[in-house]
Amino acid sequence: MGATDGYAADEYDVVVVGGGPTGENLADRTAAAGLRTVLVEQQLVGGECSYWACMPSKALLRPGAAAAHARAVPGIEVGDTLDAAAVLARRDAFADHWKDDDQVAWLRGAGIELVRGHGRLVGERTVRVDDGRTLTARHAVALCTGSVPDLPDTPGLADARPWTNREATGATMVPRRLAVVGGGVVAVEMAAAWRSLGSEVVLLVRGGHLLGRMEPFAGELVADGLAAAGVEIRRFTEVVAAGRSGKVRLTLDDGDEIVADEVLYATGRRPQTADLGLESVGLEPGSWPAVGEDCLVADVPGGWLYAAGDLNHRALLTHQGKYQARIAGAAIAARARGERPDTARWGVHAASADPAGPPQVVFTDPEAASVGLTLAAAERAGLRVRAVDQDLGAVAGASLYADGYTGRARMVVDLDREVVVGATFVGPGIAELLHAATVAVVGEVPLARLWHAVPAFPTVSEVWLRLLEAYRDGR
Ligand SMILES: Cc1cc2nc3c(=O)[nH]c(=O)nc-3n(C[C@H](O)[C@H](O)[C@H](O)COP(=O)(O)OP(=O)(O)OC[C@H]3O[C@@H](n4cnc5c(N)ncnc54)[C@H](O)[C@@H]3O)c2cc1C
Ligand SMILES: NC(=O)c1ccc[n+]([C@@H]2O[C@H](COP(=O)([O-])OP(=O)(O)OC[C@H]3O[C@@H](n4cnc5c(N)ncnc54)[C@H](O)[C@@H]3O)[C@@H](O)[C@H]2O)c1
Repeated sequence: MGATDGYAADEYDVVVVGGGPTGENLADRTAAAGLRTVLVEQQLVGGECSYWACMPSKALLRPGAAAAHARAVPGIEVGDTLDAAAVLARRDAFADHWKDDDQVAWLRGAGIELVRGHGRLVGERTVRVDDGRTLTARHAVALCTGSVPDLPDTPGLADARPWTNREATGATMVPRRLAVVGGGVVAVEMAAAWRSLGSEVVLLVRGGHLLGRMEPFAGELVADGLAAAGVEIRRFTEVVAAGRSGKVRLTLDDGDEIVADEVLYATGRRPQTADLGLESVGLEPGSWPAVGEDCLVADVPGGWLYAAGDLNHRALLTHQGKYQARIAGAAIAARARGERPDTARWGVHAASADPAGPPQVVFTDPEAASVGLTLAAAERAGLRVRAVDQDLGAVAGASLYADGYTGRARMVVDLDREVVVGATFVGPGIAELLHAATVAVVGEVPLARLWHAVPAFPTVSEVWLRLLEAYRDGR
């Protein structure tokens, strides 16, 4: 590339490394602010979310949930099995057939230059790409390289050729028997999806609970749903050895052996920073870079290095990565203009919604959704709180939604300020309830005013009224 408008060749205002949802959005914000921006991506623009995580996993989950909800309403004939080929074909479409042409066209339209290759920091404001180019940034380098699966060092695991999220979201055949190791979000979602497509699924959980970051009742109701769908759940179980001789063989700590066609390891994530040149700026390779509220890396002086998205470990969620991208992009633009960013809590350059508790939906049947703090987290934070619980199935909208509707809602109230600091809903089709709770938590809406937010009758949202009544009546 030749020099343009006073820039040397390969000189930009902002260099973004990693083109997942976070990197794309950050680049969009800096380009929109008039900063010359280049994005370095080693694989597909759109990142894990578009091709091997959010989108294909939700495409795999939706048909099973839709069928289950239809079965719960008398008068609708729904067969016992899904058309797996049709579900997988729809999944392929949602993953854009693993091609990023549309996203590349979008980048071009947003005025962002794309460099394909693996980028590494080689010093201050400098990124070398493995195609030989050295990109320099006048203002900022933003690392948005995401996370990769974190597998344990179980003997024989490599020989077992375990699935990670990539195979679990991209498989082209339905395994007859699937073992899933883990008790987090990927484990429960993928267990639900493949069970709905006909696999026999056994879920191997190290501890006693599923979905450990949510209220305990969320994990219990999701476990009930999985068990009702036919998933075998084995708790307090560790895999101590693995291997494959045709089939996968897993030895458990109680001596039992599990034989399966495939095994999915859903045991968490580690940062994609092992080969990112962090050592060139004094950071530890393979670490999660610590950042401030504007995603500026704390331990690198000069105010030029940012880390956003999964990589900074604040919240491993696409929407929070995109939020951080908007915040960091605005902070970069402010510093480039010589302004001091506003990083006070809820300031325009502070990702305050991360520590407040990000919204999250687990797309199992029942769904589990939460925002803000759990009761335990609020107590740990030193707040004087009260939890108010309600049976979701008792709301008219829920009983219309499905016969035998089972669900639960919890609101955690800060008693000193009389605001909601956390909310959790578990039940069929509750995902869309969550944003109202997010507005209440982030807006710190006083309960006295929430009384005037009247939920329409007969919707599942009427649970808000029940929660407020129960709080008022001390129940
Ligand atoms: C199975 C599964 C389902 C999920 N479902 C949801 C969901 O429903 N909702 C939700 O909010 N979140 C979900 N998540 C989490 C979500 O996928 C991540 O939070 C999100 O992808 C993070 O975005 P990111 O841009 O930070 O990183 P990534 O999406 O990981 O993107 C990072 C990009 O950087 C590139 N890269 C890495 N290193 C380099 C380098 N050195 N040079 C150049 N490029 C590089 C990678 O190729 C990649 O394209 C799910 C995760 C999994 C595993
Ligand atoms: N719908 C969504 O929003 C969605 C869906 C999928 C993933 N995600 C995000 O992706 C991230 C990764 O998800 P995840 O489920 O991989 O991680 P996680 O951290 O949510 O869960 C990991 C699970 O694996 C268990 N585990 C860890 N090491 C183990 C071992 N050696 N043996 C057995 N069990 C072990 C943990 O106890 C935990 O239950 C999460 O932070 C999540 O927020 C979000």
